[in-house]
Amino acid sequence: MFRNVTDLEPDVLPDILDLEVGNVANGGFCVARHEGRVIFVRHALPGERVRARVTERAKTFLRADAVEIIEASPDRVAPPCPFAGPGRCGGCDWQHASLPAQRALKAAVVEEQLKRLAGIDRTVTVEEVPYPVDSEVAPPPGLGWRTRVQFTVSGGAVGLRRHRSHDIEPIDECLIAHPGVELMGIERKRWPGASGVEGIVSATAGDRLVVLRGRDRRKIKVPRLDVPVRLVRGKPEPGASLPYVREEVSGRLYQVSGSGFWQVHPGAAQLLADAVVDALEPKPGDIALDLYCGVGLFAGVLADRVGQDGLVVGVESDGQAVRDARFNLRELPNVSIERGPVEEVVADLEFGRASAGSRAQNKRGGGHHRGERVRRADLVVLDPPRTGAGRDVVEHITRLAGRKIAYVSCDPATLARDLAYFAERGWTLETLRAFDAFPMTHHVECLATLVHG
Ligand SMILES: C[S@@+](CC[C@H](N)C(=O)[O-])C[C@H]1O[C@@H](n2cnc3c(N)ncnc32)[C@H](O)[C@@H]1O
Repeated sequence: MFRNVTDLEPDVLPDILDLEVGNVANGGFCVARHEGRVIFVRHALPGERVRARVTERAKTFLRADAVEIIEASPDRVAPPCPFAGPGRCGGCDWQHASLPAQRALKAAVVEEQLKRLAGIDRTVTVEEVPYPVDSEVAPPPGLGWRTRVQFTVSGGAVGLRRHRSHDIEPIDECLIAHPGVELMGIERKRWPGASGVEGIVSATAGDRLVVLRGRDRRKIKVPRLDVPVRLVRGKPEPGASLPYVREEVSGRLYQVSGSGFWQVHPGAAQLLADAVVDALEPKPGDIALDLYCGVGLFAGVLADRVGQDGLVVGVESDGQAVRDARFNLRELPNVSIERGPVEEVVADLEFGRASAGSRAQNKRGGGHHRGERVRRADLVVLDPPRTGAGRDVVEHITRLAGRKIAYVSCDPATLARDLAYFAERGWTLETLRAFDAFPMTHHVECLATLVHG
């Protein structure tokens, strides 16, 4: 039953609404209005008329799923995945949009966030991330890219979470999972005792890991998988090391232990590493900072460019990632990896240019130092988690940075917020690139380059 509901409380709005769908917003939905109320609609596209089912009621807005398309957008396609759609798997937001349309939606979101949160007017193009040419089996465009998939397990059966829910969509195949993950057959086995199973494959070296999650991981009954894998049950015994996968970028192998961070799209790490080098234009002798360095991806490619007279300092808080980064870059005397939260480490970081190679120094921790002390890094790359860097870290970076800053971000909202903080300190956006590193989802990776003045 439909009623005019202008004066009613949100909880008495009808469950089914006919809506004209407006612009896309950050988060994988489009905005519609009904009787003066804002409604965030999933499974719709801008310009469509849809019948939508309300899924959530908040005081100032509603959430809804388009369950019937009354007038379809020309960008609409049949979702390739049988588990995508209203109330189903929450992993992919835009299976119903063509790939060019998905990129246009992401570009619109980045443009809108830059404008609204940083006052920056910029036309954004979202670039395709090429699938590596030497991949054994190149899946259809937009599919088969996820080299790390976290499955949820309930009662031994594998699935993926429904959108904003603890409910699980049982699946027997994930179309965005890399073929190497699918080869393991995780979804088609039972995992009694587990609450989750992560399948990880190296796109470049072919290594495979399965990471188990559960209250007592020793009691999980692990099924026989379709291909050999290395198993991670939890923290290693003292003295033992975690199983890892290896990934190759610019001719260097990076070991990533357990569930440690690595770009999930098989083409993303190389593309971003090249893009960061292009953006920063490192020169021999430069001092560069790699903040939130993970296992050392950007530190590695920058170290090759700054040479023996230069220095690269990586900062990372996760102990296992620090161990991996130090191992991965062990042959580079011009790299030092500092362990700790960026917000603490950058507060009192100094760099020593010494005759026998340069060294990072932390005033708190001390360290070897001979020669001139420098408070500035010529170049800074930061690649924070989704929450962004925040005002304090931005302030520290602007005190340390000399020539250029490259900001790699997987969230356009926190990126735009932080760009506004940088602007307050005189650092302006020079270039912005955006990459479709997560096809079929609303997620987008950005690289902003900042210069002073
Ligand atoms: C998006 S990843 C980037 C990793 C690396 N740049 C790469 O591309 O592989 C973010 C990294 O920041 C680390 N991290 C998160 N919060 C941190 C903090 N407050 N201080 C230092 N590192 C942090 C995480 O452990 C993770 O390795």
